[in-house]
Amino acid sequence: MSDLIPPRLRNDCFAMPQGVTWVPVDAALDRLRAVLHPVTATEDVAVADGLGRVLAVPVTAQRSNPPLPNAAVDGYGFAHAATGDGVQRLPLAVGRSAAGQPFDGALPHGQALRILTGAVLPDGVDTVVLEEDCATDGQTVAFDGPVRAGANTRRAGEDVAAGAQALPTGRMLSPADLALLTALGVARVAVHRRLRVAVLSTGTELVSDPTITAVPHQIYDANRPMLLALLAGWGCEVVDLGHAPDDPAEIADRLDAGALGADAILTSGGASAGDEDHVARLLRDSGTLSSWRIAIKPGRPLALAMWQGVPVFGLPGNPVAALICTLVFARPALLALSGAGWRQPQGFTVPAAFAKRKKAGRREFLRARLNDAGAAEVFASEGSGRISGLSWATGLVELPDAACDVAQGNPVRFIPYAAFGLSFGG
Ligand SMILES: Nc1nc2c(c(=O)[nH]1)N[C@H]1C(S)=C(S)[C@@H](COP(=O)(O)OP(=O)(O)OC[C@H]3O[C@@H](n4cnc5c(N)ncnc54)[C@H](O)[C@@H]3O)O[C@H]1N2
Ligand code: MOO
Repeated sequence: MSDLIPPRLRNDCFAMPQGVTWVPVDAALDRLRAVLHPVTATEDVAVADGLGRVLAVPVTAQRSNPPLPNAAVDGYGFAHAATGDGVQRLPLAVGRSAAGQPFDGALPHGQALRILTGAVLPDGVDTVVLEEDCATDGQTVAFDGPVRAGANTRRAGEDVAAGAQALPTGRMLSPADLALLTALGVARVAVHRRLRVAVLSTGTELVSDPTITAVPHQIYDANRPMLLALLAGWGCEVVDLGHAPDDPAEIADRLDAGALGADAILTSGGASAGDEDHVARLLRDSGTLSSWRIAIKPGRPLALAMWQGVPVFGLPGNPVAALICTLVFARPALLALSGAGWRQPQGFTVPAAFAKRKKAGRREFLRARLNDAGAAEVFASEGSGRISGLSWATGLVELPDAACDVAQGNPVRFIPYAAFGLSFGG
């Protein structure tokens, strides 16, 4: 039946406006992915300054973690072979082994040594018994046998051995990675240089300075602080291109400036088809527009293009669409440019705490948060100008391109903001 419907009218079956080609989200993502290459410049940074930086070469452990066998608890150490079943009573050697203050020499067979957590096991000690499980008079130590050979000890290199690969190329360093590299004796790492991303707001109605009183027909530029903060949080160097009125020459000038100094440009507004929607027209006429009408809600007039070889994300002006399109399209693209590799956010399946019927043909992202029962609630309105819903939400529910009829309790995919690298909110 559908083969009998002319392609132009098939959109109708998807309840999408006719007369344009609607690019499915996955196709637009594939197009983006195909044209993006990581920035090649690298630099050397101290590990302590490496948070969020992307490794340009794999890192090898310079020493083992732990470097020597050591005690995992405070207690008494001895040779396991000198112990057996039943109550064990071992003479206590003079001295002790503490972290940073190793015991000098080897422990005679059959004796026990006071040993503290993190202390190196001297020769003659391969097993440690917890101090709470011992009785001592200062001369001998008594405990119940049998004790497992090697109990309460850590083997040299049991975590990572010297010479092993600690982290691969493309790894975006986390606080835990800084701990790992430092423990492994790595002081400096080669990383990709930070991405420079420019942000431009367009729209004659916008007032960019919040200290200026806006007249009633004006609105404050809400997108620019949001996008600049988001990018800074992702570890990008931000280039603030300010705000341009709906004037194609001025917008083109700003895009030129952005292309000179940035690896990618995010614009908002003017992406649709109205008389004053110059961004989409400029990108089509003077840039290389790869996708414009995308089968997504919100954000269908998203323009993905190149301007003088620099990728441009022509985001819709509505703040909700601007943010969601940045998370869905710009985030994986910027990761690819940064050297971290193309990555999609990790969502998980939760029961819906809402009901919704959705037609086929476009992907929908709903502002959502989890309730105490772990089910996804969605914001009361889907209006794309309802910024309060972005603040209210702690993530997005992603509904597939196909038609779906979500009832309370049905499984839906929830993507927490954190999976998009947003570290605040909620
Ligand atoms: N004939 C059509 N009209 C519209 C379509 C369409 O497909 N055909 N799509 C609608 C959808 S969906 C969206 S989203 C908007 C997006 O259009 P634009 O990208 O051209 O955005 P503008 O018209 O410039 O602005 C939309 C809206 O957002 C406000 N805005 C813009 N910039 C900011 C900012 N920096 N901070 C806060 N708010 C901003 C602007 O004032 C408008 O209210 O188009 C629909 N129309
Ligand atoms: O889809 Mo628009 O992007 O509603 O806001």
